[in-house]
Amino acid sequence: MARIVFDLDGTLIDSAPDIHGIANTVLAQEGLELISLEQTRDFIGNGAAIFVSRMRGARGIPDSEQARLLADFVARYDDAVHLTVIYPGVVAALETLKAEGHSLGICTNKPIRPCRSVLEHLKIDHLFDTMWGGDSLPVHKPDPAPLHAAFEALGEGPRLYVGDSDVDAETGERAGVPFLLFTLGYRKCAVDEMPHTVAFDDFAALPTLVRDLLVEAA
Ligand SMILES: O=C(O)COP(=O)(O)O
Ligand SMILES: [Mg+2]
Repeated sequence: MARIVFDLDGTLIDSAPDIHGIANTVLAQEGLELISLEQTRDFIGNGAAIFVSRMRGARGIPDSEQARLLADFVARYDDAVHLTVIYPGVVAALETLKAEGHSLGICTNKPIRPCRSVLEHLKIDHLFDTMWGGDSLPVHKPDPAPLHAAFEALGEGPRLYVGDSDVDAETGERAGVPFLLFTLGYRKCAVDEMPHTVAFDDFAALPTLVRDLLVEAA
């Protein structure tokens, strides 16, 4: 049986509306113009600190404000769950993979507390045997260390990594792990510019893709 690790934002869940909400609460408090949902999606993928620094960049806020604004953003993040939705077919695919005996984990650049709180709110936290956030280790993706840690926590078996972004593609490549690219997330690059083993746009296809990859690897 395999160990399958998933990215979170833009892969299992569409969380951009909640992140958009807290970003704009922070900006509104500063008396600044708000950012769009599209900008928000663009800024997600490298963790909370890079998100806030990209948001500052869009509004010309100096570096000296980073720590204060990041603290404000992160303080609001745990409760930013109400606008987030699970992508279609995700729950059924995860349940099928579990029923087939695979172990599942999360490796996200989202800080671990909001990661846990959104998965609990959506009632899918019980499907995962391990979770690694952007602040679980001193380094985060595309450094492969948290992905390696997630696989290690899952024990033995072939490894597969599922994600939506160039950061995930690089992480999978650096970890030497087959990478399954979900193409409808927050991707910034063309699919063929991103290293991947297989691409998919419908979670209903995932259990079959996993079966095929495991047969090929055997
Ligand atoms: O950038 C983030 O905070 C999270 O992004 P990820 O779940 O796609 O790693
Ligand atoms: Mg992602």
